[in-house]
Amino acid sequence: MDLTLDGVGTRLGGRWVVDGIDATPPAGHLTGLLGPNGAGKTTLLRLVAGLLPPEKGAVLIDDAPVHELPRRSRARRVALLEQESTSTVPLTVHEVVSLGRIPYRSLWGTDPDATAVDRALVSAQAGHLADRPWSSLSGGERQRVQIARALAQEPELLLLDEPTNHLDVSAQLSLLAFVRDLGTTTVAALHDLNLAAAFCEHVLVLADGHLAAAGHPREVLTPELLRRVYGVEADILQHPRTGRPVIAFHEPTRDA
Ligand SMILES: Nc1ncnc2c1ncn2[C@@H]1O[C@H](COP(=O)(O)OP(=O)(O)OP(=O)(O)O)[C@@H](O)[C@H]1O
Repeated sequence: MDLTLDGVGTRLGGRWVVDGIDATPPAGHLTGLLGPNGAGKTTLLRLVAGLLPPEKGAVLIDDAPVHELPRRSRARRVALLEQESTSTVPLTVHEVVSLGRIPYRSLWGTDPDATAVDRALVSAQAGHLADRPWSSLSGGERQRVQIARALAQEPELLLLDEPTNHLDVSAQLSLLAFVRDLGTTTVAALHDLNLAAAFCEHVLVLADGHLAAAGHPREVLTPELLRRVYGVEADILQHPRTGRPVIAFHEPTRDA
């Protein structure tokens, strides 16, 4: 599956919050979408998911504009895990994950793949939660179940908005390793630059709606880029085991 962002942009509240992004996240790999608060990450994910029509440019999946795909076929191909999830739905976890199967259901509401929900729950390490009421879950458990719902959709393109939110360090590492090894084209908005450096094959850095940099974390996450985009000072070290960049933030040196 080839994903191309071709000069895509949109205004919200009269302002260009995503403005002319050109990018080609590598097929079958995990791409990190980085950038400060308000840079446009969530808006760009919604554009890529086809939920927001672009005011300029297009997002192409195998050369077809995603926002022009029929809704059902788009829902089979693209899964978006959004940041906020409501806490009040009176559903069990199994029922929440079953929502991911709606695009596959027949006219009579039957699922051609009866085991897809259970497989997705097990893959996301949420099988033990299947019978729990959704409203009773912790933030981290909910995040896992949302991942399971997205996996149940069996998408070619997986879009995750801050998927490590609410997760403890062990759960963060296992989730990103899992997503990286899925072999599905995935774009994940991430705030933790060290996690992005450790797990992403490619990163896109947004600043004020524009693409500030794109490439392998080793090429992109430089002290200059971090200063320019985030206004922070850092040294870049090398991970002793993986060779990946490790960002050591520090306070700016004060002038005497
Ligand atoms: N419905 C809206 N109307 C007007 N402005 C909006 C709307 N939604 C988002 N914005 C603005 O668009 C800009 C980009 O928002 P977006 O949520 O895409 O950023 P983000 O990079 O995901 O931020 P964060 O890291 O804080 O989640 C922000 O300035 C935000 O205030």
